[in-house]
Amino acid sequence: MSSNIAAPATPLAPRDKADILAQALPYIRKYHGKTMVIKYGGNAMTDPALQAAFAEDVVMLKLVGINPVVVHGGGPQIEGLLQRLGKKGEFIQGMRVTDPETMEVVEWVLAGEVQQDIVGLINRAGGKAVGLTGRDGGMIRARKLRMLDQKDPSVEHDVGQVGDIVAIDPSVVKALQDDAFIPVVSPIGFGENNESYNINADVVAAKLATTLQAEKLLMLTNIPGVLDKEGKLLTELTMRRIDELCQDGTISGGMIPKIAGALDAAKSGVNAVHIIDGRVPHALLLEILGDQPFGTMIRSH
Ligand SMILES: Nc1ncnc2c1ncn2[C@@H]1O[C@H](COP(=O)(O)OP(=O)(O)O)[C@@H](O)[C@H]1O
Ligand SMILES: CC(=O)N[C@@H](CCC(=O)OP(=O)(O)O)C(=O)O
Repeated sequence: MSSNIAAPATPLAPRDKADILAQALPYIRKYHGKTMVIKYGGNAMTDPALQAAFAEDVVMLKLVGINPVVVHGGGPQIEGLLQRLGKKGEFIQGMRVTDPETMEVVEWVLAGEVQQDIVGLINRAGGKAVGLTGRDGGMIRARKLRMLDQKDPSVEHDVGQVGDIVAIDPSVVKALQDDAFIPVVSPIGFGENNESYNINADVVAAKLATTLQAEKLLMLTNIPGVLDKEGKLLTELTMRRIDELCQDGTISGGMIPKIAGALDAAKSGVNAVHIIDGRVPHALLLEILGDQPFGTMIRSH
């Protein structure tokens, strides 16, 4: 869609630039020193101009004293490589069924490719990004996920090496933050026997935001937010409404782990949780500096 492509910014007159910066001051003051966890979804990272705008936003946040932590996805990118290898991806309730061969592909694509692309983009925009997986610093301990059917909990699905987070040790992220680095985390965990686990990136972002007691969790995706049955954007969601939307099937697929993670984070003390459209140029700054509702805000009750 052409409207989603970042257009080159029109140069502003110095007075307008000064006005804009002055108007940003209250927000910068409010969020200075606070942590923001940003989930960068695989579907939102397809256009190079948008990727560059995303990286600029992240660097801007860091330079004004906010601590961004990026957790990235890469579902479509994993799917692309699986297809080239002649394998077909299968999802159950938003989770990729992960056999040992798929796990190798997941690690290769996420840690080897997507993470390093994002690190490169942020560095090119003037930041100092460091890529990590959940293995680094013993950050994400996991075990095999026992997935119960959403509608009939007496049915259990075997999704292979999909991880359920046991514990997050945020010390490596904190050390990097204190040293002016921007952590970029791939959603891969390790188990008791050093086995790897594929964890949905939304789940990692939500848990990390909770552990760090982040001020905000921003989930960038490829849709304006959570939509109702008629396709209308829901600007605010409560726990009860989320339950209803999941039960009647309005929320499905990749939105299931996203909304579940968002709700968990909101209930566990993350001040503001938003699902926003990553296809809009500078979506991050729009949400953080904007007065208008943007995307869907998840409430804790
Ligand atoms: N009620 C809903 N509102 C919005 N999106 C929904 C809803 N139910 C299912 N979805 C799907 O969830 C997708 C977002 O999840 P996902 O594809 O995993 O994105 P990401 O890669 O950003 O994590 C949307 O593109 C949409 O197809
Ligand atoms: C268990 C599980 O489903 N893991 C995801 C990890 C990547 C991810 O979450 O990517 P997005 O954020 O782009 O969807 C997967 O294999 O696709």
